[in-house]
Amino acid sequence: MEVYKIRGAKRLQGTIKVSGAKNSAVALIPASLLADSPVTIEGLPEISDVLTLKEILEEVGAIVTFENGTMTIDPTNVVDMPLPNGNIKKLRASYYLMGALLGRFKKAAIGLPGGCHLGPRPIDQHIKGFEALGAKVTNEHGAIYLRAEELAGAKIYLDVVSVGATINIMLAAVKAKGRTIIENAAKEPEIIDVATLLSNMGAKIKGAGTNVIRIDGVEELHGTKHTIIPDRIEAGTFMIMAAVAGDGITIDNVIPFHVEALTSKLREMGVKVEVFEEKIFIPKTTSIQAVDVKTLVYPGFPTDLQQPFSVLMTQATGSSVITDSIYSARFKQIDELRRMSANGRVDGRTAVINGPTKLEAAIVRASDLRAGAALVIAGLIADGETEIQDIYHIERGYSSIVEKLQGLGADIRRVQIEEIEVNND
Ligand SMILES: CC(=O)N[C@H]1[C@@H](OP(=O)(O)OP(=O)(O)OC[C@H]2O[C@@H](n3ccc(=O)[nH]c3=O)[C@H](O)[C@@H]2O)O[C@H](CO)[C@@H](O)[C@@H]1O
Ligand SMILES: C=C(OP(=O)(O)O)C(=O)O
Repeated sequence: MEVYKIRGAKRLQGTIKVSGAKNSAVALIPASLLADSPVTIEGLPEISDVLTLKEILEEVGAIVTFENGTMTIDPTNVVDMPLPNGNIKKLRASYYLMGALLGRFKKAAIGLPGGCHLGPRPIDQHIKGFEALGAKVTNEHGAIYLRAEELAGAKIYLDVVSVGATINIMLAAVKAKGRTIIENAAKEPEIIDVATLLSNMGAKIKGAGTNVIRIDGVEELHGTKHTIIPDRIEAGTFMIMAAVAGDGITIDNVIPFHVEALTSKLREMGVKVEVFEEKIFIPKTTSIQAVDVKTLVYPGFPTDLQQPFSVLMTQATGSSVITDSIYSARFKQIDELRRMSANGRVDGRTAVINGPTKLEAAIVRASDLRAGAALVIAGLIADGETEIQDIYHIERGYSSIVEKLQGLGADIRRVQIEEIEVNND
C-alpha cells in the first residue's frame, strides 16, 4: 500500500502554486459531452477524479487527450451507454453524467455516485430538477434511470441549496425547449465557471453566481476552449498550512475574493494575510487565538476547509468550536488528530478543540479527502515521523501534493509499504 511519510516540525518557506479547481473540473469535463465538436479545457488538476472522468468519457465513446493539464474532448461519437457501476462509484461528481447525458440524449442510466462519506448525501434535488424538466426517473438496483420524450424548461425551486443539483439542472436544461429558472440556486464560483464554459459553447445562461439562474434552451452547442478557475479549497488548505508551518509562504494562482471567508477568520485569529491580485502571502505567524467557525454555503466558510482548519485550532490559544451546518458526519479527522495528541472532541455537528497542543507523530488514516489534507498539515507540524494511510482519498483532490510541499522544504515522501494482514482467529 502507498502511504505518505512526513518528518514534521520543519519550518516551510517559498512559493506554492494552486492547481485548477477540482469541483469545476469534475463538472466541466461532463459538460463537454453536450457539444457537437471538440472542447478544450486548460489548467485541469492532475487528480484521480479527473483521470477517472477521462476514462468514463472514453467508455462512452469520447476521444480524449490529456497532457500538461490540457484536456481535449471530442464528444462527436459518444453513445448513450448505461453506466450503472465501475468507475462511476469512484467519485461523487459522476452524478454530472446524469445531467449531461440526459441533456444530450434525453436518457441516461448512471450508478449512484461515490465520493467522501460525510453523512447522508442524497440527490433528491437533482432528481426533482430532472423530473421538472420532463424526465421520468427511477432507481433500479442502485442506478438512476432517466428517460424523457422531450425536455422542456421549468421553474425549479431547490429546497436545499446544492452545488451539484444547481450544476446538474443547468446541464440538463441548456438544450431543453424554452426557459428554465432555478431558484434558491447555489452561488459557488465553480457554478459560474461551468456556466461560462456552457455559454461559450452557445448556451444562454443568466444569473450564475446568484440565487436565481435563468436558462433559455438552445438546439445546438459547439466546441470551445476554456481555462478553469484556480482551486479555492486547495488555496485555502495551503493558507492554513502556511499559518501553522510557514516562515513566509506565497500562495500563487489564487482568486483572493474566493477565499475571503477564510482570510477573515485567519485574521481574526491573529494570522497576517497579505493579499495581492493573484497571490496571497502569509508571513510567519507568532501567536494564534482560538475562534469559532460555522460552515455555510458560499460565500460562507466552506465545509471543505473545515477539516484542515481544525488543525489550526489545535495550535490556537483557547477553546475553538467548529459547527458543520452542511454535513452531519464530517469530523473523522478529529479521532486521528487525537492519536497525534490533539485535544478535541466531537458532539454531533460540533467539534470543540482546545489548544495549543504540541502534536506528536503517529500512524493515521485519511478517512476522506479533506480529513487527509488535515492530516498532512498535522504531520508537517508534528514531532517525529507521521505515516498517513489511504492516501488515495487525498489524491482525488490534490494535484502533486508531495512535490508541491517538497518545494517548500517539507520532508514528505510517498512510499510503498507492506500491508500487514490482521488475523482475527
Ligand atoms: C463534486 C463537488 O462539487 N463536491 C462539492 C459539492 O458537493 P455536493 O454537490 O454533493 O454538495 P451539495 O451542495 O449538493 O450538498 C449540500 C447539502 O445539501 C444536501 N443535499 C444535496 C443535494 C440534494 O439533492 N439533496 C440534499 O439534501 C447535502 O446532503 C448537503 O447537506 O458541494 C459541497 C458543499 O459545498 C462540497 O463539500 C463538495 O466538495
Ligand atoms: C467533499 C468533497 O468532494 P466530493 O464531493 O467529490 O466527495 C471535497 O472536495 O471536499
